Amino acid sequence: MTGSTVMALRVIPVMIRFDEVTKVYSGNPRPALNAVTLEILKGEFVFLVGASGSGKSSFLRLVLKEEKPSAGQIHVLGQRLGTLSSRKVPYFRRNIGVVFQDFRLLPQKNVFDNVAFSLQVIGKSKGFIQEAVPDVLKMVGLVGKQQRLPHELSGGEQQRVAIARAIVNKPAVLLADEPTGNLDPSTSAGIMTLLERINAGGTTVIMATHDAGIVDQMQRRVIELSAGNILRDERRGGYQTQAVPIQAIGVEDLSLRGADE
Ligand SMILES: Nc1ncnc2c1ncn2[C@@H]1O[C@H](COP(=O)(O)OP(=O)(O)OP(=O)(O)O)[C@@H](O)[C@H]1O
Repeated sequence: MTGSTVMALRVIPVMIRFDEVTKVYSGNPRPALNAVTLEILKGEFVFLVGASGSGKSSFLRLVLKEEKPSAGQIHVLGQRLGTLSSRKVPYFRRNIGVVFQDFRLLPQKNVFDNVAFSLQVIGKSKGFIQEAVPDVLKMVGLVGKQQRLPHELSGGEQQRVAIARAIVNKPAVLLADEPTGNLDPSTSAGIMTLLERINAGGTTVIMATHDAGIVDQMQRRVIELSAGNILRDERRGGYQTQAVPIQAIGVEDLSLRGADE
């Protein structure tokens, strides 16, 4: 077998697989996700787009096993989540970093301790923490700010701390739920450069966003959800969503659409 044949046969591992996944919340008859089937491969950078209420956060929560699907199977990092006992969920989550729009830092802890805390809770040694935290703070561009409290930082710097905390344990997957939602365009661009760098290091990144400019500029895989359905899944796409916010569609509108189709 030649070297090129070996290259051709190399299979990229699947990090996340949804098979016909439906999520219905109690008290809400409309599915947040409706028979969604997809695969996300190691090293991909994926934008999840769609109108408010289309199911983006539900997708991310299902990946983390914060929610259970009402039907269908979810595999993350080779594990079938349906058979993962609740005892094993904290270990499973060590492989997944998460970043939110509102940063969610511990307000009384400084930058170093915010990042160190996530390693302390999983039992890492003091020596490991003393090395790993400065390394990751350097990576995210926060050298010299270790002693600051969150309120002494700009929004962009707070998000860098949150990203440092999410990646310090070198997760295979990074989930980001509107990470630039509270930031101005130039600060957002800096955060995206950082997320690209993390992705280039091999981490699979999945980012829910309403930021059309970022999606258009990066031209990465785009999965568009509409009322819990996959409307579009493009290898290299832009934002270009035509979706109407769910709240803006009245019952009459829905029945009219049904009649037209
Ligand atoms: N805990 C819950 N209980 C009941 N319904 C919920 C719950 N969480 C979400 N939903 C509903 O599920 C649907 C999808 O919500 P989801 O938060 O996943 O959308 P989203 O695309 O992330 O929206 P946004 O862009 O506003 O964050 C919506 O109709 C929402 O009202």
